[in-house]
Amino acid sequence: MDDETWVEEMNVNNTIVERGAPIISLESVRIRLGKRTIQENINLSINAGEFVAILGPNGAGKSTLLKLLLGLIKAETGTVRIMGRPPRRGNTDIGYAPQHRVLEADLALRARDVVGFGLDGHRWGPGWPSRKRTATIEKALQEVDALHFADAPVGQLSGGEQQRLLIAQALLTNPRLLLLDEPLSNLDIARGQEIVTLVNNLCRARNVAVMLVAHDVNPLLHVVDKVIYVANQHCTIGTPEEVITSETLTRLYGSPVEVVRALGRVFVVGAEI
Ligand SMILES: Nc1ncnc2c1ncn2[C@@H]1O[C@H](COP(=O)(O)OP(=O)(O)OP(=O)(O)O)[C@@H](O)[C@H]1O
Repeated sequence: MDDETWVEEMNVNNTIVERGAPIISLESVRIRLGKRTIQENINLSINAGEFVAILGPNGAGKSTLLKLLLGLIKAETGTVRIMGRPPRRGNTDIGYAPQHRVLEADLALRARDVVGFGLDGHRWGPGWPSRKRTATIEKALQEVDALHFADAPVGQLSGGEQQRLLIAQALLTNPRLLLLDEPLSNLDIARGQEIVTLVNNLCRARNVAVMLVAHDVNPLLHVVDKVIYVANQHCTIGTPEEVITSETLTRLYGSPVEVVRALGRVFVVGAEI
């Protein structure tokens, strides 16, 4: 079954979005939490099918940006649009995989049941015909190459396998925007690279816009279209070549930053990254 047929048969989100169509736009956005200004004057747009990494030091506001899009916090000023509409909780156009803590080893739930939790709370939840529910979960498991461990207790799965389940969960409503909060943390280089390849394939095949929070751009350099760099209450967006330069990052941090490219890798020196 191809994707379009599946979407129609399953009656999940079936908006067809053209490649390059605008998915999110933020104009002059300020975010305050409590008495603190987290971000000032955010201006950015992301289109269908774009793969975007969100980078920056601890506490800079990367997860906060995702929470804004999820409707969990509000902008103090400015305009936020997701497919032309303001953010709202429970938006099925968005698939979200939160920051992942490794699950308890004795957690006996099966992997496919954990993925199924992603349908609960939506109109495709417990009341949905079980054949459709099972097929939707099966399709998501297959897309993240998790069918072979779908019946294993989740607590016994590796960090990379558990991460695949979170991504499967995020795919269930056929989202147009996929928000992944640090899916590479706690993974070794090889497992991290597998997740990057998986996400890149999903992004291209589904024409879904992806925003992936990471601490190191290097595993992502060869696949991302753009990076958003968040620091010092500001952020900047562009291609990695535009953003990850000494000049741009020095301006963003407001203090000297040196970007060194060596051995096919990028090193940001002089900033707390
Ligand atoms: N309710 C709140 N009131 C005040 N400040 C808050 C609140 N919630 C979060 N913050 C602060 O907002 C800042 C941004 O947090 P956020 O989690 O977005 O950072 P991050 O860039 O994702 O960090 P990390 O890389 O460590 O996950 C942090 O300094 C945090 O302490």
